[in-house]
Amino acid sequence: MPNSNQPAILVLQDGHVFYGKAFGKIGTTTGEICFNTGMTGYQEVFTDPSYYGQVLIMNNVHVGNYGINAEDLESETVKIRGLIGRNLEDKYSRYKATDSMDNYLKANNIVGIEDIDTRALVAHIRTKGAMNCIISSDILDVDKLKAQLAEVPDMDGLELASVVSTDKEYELGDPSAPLKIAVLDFGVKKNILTCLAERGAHVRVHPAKTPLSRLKEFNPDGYFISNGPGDPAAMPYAVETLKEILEEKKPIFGICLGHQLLALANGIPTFKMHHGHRGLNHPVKNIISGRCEITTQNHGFGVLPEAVKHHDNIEVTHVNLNDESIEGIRLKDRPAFSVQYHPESTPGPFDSRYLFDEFIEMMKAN
Ligand SMILES: NC(=O)CC[C@H](N)C(=O)O
Repeated sequence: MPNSNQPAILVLQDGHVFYGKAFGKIGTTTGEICFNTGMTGYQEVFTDPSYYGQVLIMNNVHVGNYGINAEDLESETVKIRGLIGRNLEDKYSRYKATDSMDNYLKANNIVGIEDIDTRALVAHIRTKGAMNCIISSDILDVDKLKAQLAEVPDMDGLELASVVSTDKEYELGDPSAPLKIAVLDFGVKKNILTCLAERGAHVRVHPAKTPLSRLKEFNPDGYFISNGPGDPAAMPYAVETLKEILEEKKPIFGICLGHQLLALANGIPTFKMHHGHRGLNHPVKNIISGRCEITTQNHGFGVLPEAVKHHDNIEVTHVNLNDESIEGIRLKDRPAFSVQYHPESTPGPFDSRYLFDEFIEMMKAN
């Protein structure tokens, strides 16, 4: 049963306080606040390792009404630090559902708060920008919460990918497949691996800090650089490995954090966005084909547009139609490309799955 009458408090780093009701685990949690505008796919979002360290606002007015099941997972556990909503539902209806969202959050030790005016809160974050927050349903003292919040480190400069990465190698796909892909796991979503393996590749997933020498032992036909949490600029170890991988001149495909790392490996700086892009309906133009794709997005950092546009060995392949931010790049002198958004969707549209096909074709041709 939900803690429907238990009060809870949300305090923002800029001092704003919102009062609501407890949901999920009774307790206190902190992290960088962010919002996702998607109407569905909350379980995939909760378990996306890219959200590690973040307290998530789901904009949709009702969240949880189709329950939880065992398949809709992008990793084995919930990765968000906390959940904020208007109506977080403990009652649910779906033939595939096995439990309520309330029980799922409790089982994953996730503190939530509902009955929040999420329209006002998101409008505030869109105006003031990303910041830290604290949610509590057991310390109902604003001054104590503000003192605790002041100790929370900013997301800028945080290396979190190695925290969520696998601690040992594992494989998937057909071991006799003609193509082999070495994945650097910085918080990879399960469906990315599925999208690679189901296209006839044998995939070996490596921990974040695996050196090129070990990656080469798999004798891969291509390298996949994964999505993941934290600040890309706080990952010099990954940038150095990617620079060495680039010298192999084998196909490279990067998604989200992988896109940011590919940019950094080519001397292009990243920057912290005002409030990020997180949702399922972001329009992106494929400059090569001229087509518009509706994309799934989840990022709070970006690559510096001016640096990309003036780089003599990089071509912009995709651009965001809302704010003209860089959404895709490719190198001119070797088979390496990346996108800022999530072509594997889960959740979201399937418009961009062709990118996985392009990666497979690139390896076949190389
Ligand atoms: N989904 C991701 O890979 C996120 C990349 C990076 N942590 C960001 O927030 O921009």
